[in-house]
Amino acid sequence: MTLAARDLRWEAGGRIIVDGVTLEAAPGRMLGLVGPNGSGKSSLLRLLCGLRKVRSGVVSLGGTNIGALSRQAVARRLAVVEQHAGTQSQVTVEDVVRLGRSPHRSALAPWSEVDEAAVAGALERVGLDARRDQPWETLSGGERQRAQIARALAQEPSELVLDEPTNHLDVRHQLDALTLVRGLGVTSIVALHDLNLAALFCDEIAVLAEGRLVRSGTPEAVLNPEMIAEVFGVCAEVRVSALSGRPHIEYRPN
Ligand SMILES: Nc1ncnc2c1ncn2[C@@H]1O[C@H](COP(=O)(O)OP(=O)(O)OP(=O)(O)O)[C@@H](O)[C@H]1O
Repeated sequence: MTLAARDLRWEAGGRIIVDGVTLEAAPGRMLGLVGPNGSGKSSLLRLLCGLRKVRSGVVSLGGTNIGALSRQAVARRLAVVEQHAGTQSQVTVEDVVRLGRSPHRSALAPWSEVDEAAVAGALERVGLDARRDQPWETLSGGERQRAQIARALAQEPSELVLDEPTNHLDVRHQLDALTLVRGLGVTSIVALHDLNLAALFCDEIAVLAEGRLVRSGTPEAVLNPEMIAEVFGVCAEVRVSALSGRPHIEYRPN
């Protein structure tokens, strides 16, 4: 067991936002989280990372209740790429990626070759090695997204949670980012809006609607016209792609 949730509930603004969700990310696999706007994906991911306290239910990381682990213990194995990650101004790309090393370093430890190699490797993997000295505020939206992914990679996590990591990315970088995450062989939970990307990359897909888990299973089992009509209110056809062998969805405009 790596990252798992049992009967999670969370309320905000007098409303139940996450309503009795139970799910488990299989070791080394990619679990996609899909659902309409406002269905609770980001809220659920924040609970899974220990960034929010659950109202009831349990999140466990490596078999231990995440609430019983220190922030550093969590960060040594779990990295998060949030949807709107803010950062201080007047920092460079490299400064942001170096933050990924924090959980592995004690307060007085000097910056080591291992730290340097992790940062350099992460920057290279997202194609930002030539931009390491560029000021953060001058980056494009897509470059910021890739820098945040590099920060998470520098953390060398065994579990990775990403909230809409393809947001702002062009099609090539969308494919590159998800190929990269898949290729890491770590356990990942990824919120995605694009069902075709979820079909291409995810081993399993969990579908949220109004805070509830309404379907879960392989892309083939979950991504069908009935689910898309029921959950997203959209008429769709699903075929097996001749290019990828994965389900491919075509939508009919309402
Ligand atoms: N702190 C909060 N206080 C009040 N309501 C909140 C709070 N956080 C989230 N919500 C509400 O919870 C619902 C779920 O939000 P969440 O961001 O988790 O959805 P989402 O599925 O990630 O949406 P999107 O696809 O639009 O990013 C929304 O209706 C949102 O307004």
